[in-house]
Amino acid sequence: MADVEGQQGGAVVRTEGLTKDYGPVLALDALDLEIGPGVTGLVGANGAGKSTLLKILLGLVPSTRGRATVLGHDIATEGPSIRAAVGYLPEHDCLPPDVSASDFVVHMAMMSGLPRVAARERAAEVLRHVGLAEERYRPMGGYSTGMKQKAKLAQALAHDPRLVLLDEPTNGLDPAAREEMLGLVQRIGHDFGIAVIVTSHLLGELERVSDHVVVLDGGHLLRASRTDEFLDATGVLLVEVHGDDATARMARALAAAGVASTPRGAMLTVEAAAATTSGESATGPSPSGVPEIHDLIRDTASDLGIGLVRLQVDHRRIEDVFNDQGAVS
Ligand SMILES: Nc1ncnc2c1ncn2[C@@H]1O[C@H](COP(=O)(O)OP(=O)(O)OP(=O)(O)O)[C@@H](O)[C@H]1O
Repeated sequence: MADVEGQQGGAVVRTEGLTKDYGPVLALDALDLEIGPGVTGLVGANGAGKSTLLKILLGLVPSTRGRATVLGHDIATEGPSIRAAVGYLPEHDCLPPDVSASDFVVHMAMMSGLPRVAARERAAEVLRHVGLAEERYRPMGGYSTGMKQKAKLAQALAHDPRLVLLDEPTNGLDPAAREEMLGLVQRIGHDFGIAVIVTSHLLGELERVSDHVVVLDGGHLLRASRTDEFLDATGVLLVEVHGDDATARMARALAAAGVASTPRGAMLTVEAAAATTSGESATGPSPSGVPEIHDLIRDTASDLGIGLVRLQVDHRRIEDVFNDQGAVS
């Protein structure tokens, strides 16, 4: 990944004023975006422009205005270089029903320039990675939706890409198959070191597997940030203590230490943001400043001799962005 990270200060994808209209329909509206390595969730309701963006990045659809680079290559002039380095899982069914997954992935690997023997080895490897080792010689027409999505994923990985664009890989999957696919997405990004851009119209689905989230709405960028910044943005900590009158005693002690708390059921919520720094270095699992308030709460409970059952960030959901205009960037 060093070569990807070294490119353009870490940008895997960069767009400037990227615009697409299909006649009267404005699918992308002057989109300025920068996506880095790791797993990026591209979320938005149906029609937000996610598929259009991926197709433009691959050179499958021309943009109307603006520019973009993928892995440092200009989409206007370097389409073949981009497609050589990028794998793509399209949204819609694209699998020939009479062909086995093995033959299909071998074919796709050879199309990308691998000799037959290397293509066979590579196909067996990626089909094993996605969990299709046993079924790989069966015609894909008889596959379940989950197996078809895995075959589409395998062909996206066939030529050892540095970036994969996955368009709604969980579409139509039952909960178990969805979990499996999300696990694969995470492995591709984190274990294989391949940059991943993955779309979903289910706004909260990618929270767990993505390092970054980009939210599109009606062709506009609604928000782009690290997933943990997104989820920690409430700046609220949940505190649960155990013991006689423990919650009230804890609230009084925190107030004496200058920290306001509010009862929520049997718990207290503490406005961590007010007691923390700006959050500008939110590089760890918690936003900047949160560890200090954690320590204060822990020490207060210890001084009072009461048990601290829970101390955790109250996560917001990606969906909240759509209801919270204050979060729009
Ligand atoms: N070939 C096309 N011709 C005309 N309009 C199109 C075309 N493709 C997409 N659109 C329109 O452009 C807008 C963005 O569509 P796009 O498919 O990029 O959204 P999306 O976020 O991927 O949603 P979905 O998940 O439903 O595909 C929508 O209003 C869609 O109807």
